[in-house]
Amino acid sequence: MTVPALEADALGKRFGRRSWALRDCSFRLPAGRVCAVVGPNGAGKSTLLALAAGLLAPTEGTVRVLGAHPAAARSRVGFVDQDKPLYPQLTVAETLRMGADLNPGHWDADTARRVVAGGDLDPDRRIRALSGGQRTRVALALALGKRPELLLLDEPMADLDPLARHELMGLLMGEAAAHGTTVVMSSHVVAELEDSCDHLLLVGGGKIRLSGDIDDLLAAHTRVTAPAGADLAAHEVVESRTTGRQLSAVIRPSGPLPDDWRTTTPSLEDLVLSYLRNPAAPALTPAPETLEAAV
Ligand SMILES: Nc1ncnc2c1ncn2[C@@H]1O[C@H](COP(=O)(O)OP(=O)(O)OP(=O)(O)O)[C@@H](O)[C@H]1O
Repeated sequence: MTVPALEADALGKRFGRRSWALRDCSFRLPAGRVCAVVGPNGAGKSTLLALAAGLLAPTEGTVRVLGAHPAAARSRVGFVDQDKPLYPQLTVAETLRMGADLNPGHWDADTARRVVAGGDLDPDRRIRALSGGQRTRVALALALGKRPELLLLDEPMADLDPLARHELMGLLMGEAAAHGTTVVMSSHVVAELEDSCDHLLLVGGGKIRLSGDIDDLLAAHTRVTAPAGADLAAHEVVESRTTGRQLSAVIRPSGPLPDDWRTTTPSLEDLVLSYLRNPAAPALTPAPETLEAAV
């Protein structure tokens, strides 16, 4: 059995005495996948990524990274934090040299230089003088230059302009495909993830609400248009709305649907939005006994 890139078992993190940022989260992410982590503000996405990066310790449960404790896997993991912490007094060139010094034997100077060069950054410019998007570029260069087996990215594209997003996403996906890197990337722009990600973790209220291969998750759901009053009781209903004489719903069918219902497979964005609009919709995550088989 191959070792999962990331696995959580009953993982929980509490801040202070009462406030659980994450609770009872269990999932497996096979190696080599590109995983989108989505969810509303405050859902627990950054907490999950920080636990995986070993920057936070779980309050309960476990998280394992590349088969090891996060602290033991640190040299094999690249992490770009939402705040992109870098040393403000260093120049761009000095920052890349620091990346080389910190990663002896596995520093990919060409890739790091390519990420920075795409932004036309002066290597002698100090980090403190860079814009937010330019700092993101340097943080991504550091993370990719490390040639990590697992890349954890917390909203990496949030402050990039559309051209830079497109260019860096392409570069990121090219590097990941060339080296078999597992990528876990949180974002609020679901449409942007649709083409690049093959795995989804939807986090809401500190819980995993959807987890699995995106094609499997989409295939498990159907958007139906049916006459108002149609009986959905036999199915798991994510959302349903009646307008005039028509009912529109996203369901997980538990059997054949009537011939007079129109059915389509939802897009990833449609699926995610339907779960976000309906925090009480039933979760779909692999049962614990099937998690082993999924890897
Ligand atoms: N250091 C902390 N101390 C106290 N509470 C925290 C801390 N970090 C996060 N939280 C709380 O944990 C919960 C999850 O926060 P987290 O930052 O993981 O959410 P998120 O999904 O990344 O949100 P966003 O999309 O806004 O970035 C929130 O209620 C937040 O207030």
